[in-house]
Amino acid sequence: MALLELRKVGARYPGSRNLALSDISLRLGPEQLVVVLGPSGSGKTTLLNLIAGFALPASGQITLNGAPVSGPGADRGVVFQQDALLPWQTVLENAAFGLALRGVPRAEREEQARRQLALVGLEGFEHRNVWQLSGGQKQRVGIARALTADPSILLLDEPFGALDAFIREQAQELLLNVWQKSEKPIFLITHEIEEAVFLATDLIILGGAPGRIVERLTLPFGRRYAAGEPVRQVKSAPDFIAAREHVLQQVFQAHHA
Ligand SMILES: Nc1ncnc2c1ncn2[C@@H]1O[C@H](COP(=O)(O)OP(=O)(O)OP(=O)(O)O)[C@@H](O)[C@H]1O
Repeated sequence: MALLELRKVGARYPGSRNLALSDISLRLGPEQLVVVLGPSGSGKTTLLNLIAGFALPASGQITLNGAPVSGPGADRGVVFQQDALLPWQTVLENAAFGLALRGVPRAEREEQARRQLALVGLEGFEHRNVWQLSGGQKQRVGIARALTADPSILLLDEPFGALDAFIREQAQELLLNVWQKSEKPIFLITHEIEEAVFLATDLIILGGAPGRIVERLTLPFGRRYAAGEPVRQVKSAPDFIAAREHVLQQVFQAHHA
């Protein structure tokens, strides 16, 4: 059963004559990690905003657990590129923020938040201030915060875009661990090709104007990492390199579509 389903979705910004996205159909089910890859302007953020309910489609339907998506909701946990943390609150308060908004009592929301902070490797950091964290640690707080509300799916918009190569690779590994342990399906957008090929169980390449799906691939690499294969071994394997080169070609073509 697909948790999230998009049927022939189109998007248009108010006042714009052109579509931003056209004819997007996709499904996200349990145990899937869908990555949307595409050049700048191909509509990745627009697509995520539609799924998050921040904007409504101009055509087509989006359903989550069978119900139409008509606005934002706690059933979708969103992690943004620039951490959207509250700088005057601690790590623990930030992670518990969504539950505080819902009126969950302090002891209960802090217990949930501590559990998710441990999952992202931030045990012991609960009482740090946000300004004392590195970029990678802030993104982990963002992931913990999204998980604390126990959403049906996680949506991530270029979550590691601001991190350097080494930290970025660690963040990718962390995300696969979180995906496996939390058993939450993930929808992630990126323009980084190696990241997309490594993480995705299902890779969707967007291209053209309006943005549309130019290719779909089913990939094994994230699952191989999750099953215990070391990250460098996965990323240097001949089949990984072949997949990466194939995707690179497709993205180049999408640039010119
Ligand atoms: N608020 C807006 N109003 C009007 N048009 C917009 C708005 N936001 C995006 N667009 C247009 O919609 C199209 C898709 O943009 P979008 O930001 O979704 O692409 P993207 O793939 O996420 O790009 P990037 O990788 O640069 O973030 C572009 O043509 C863009 O100019």
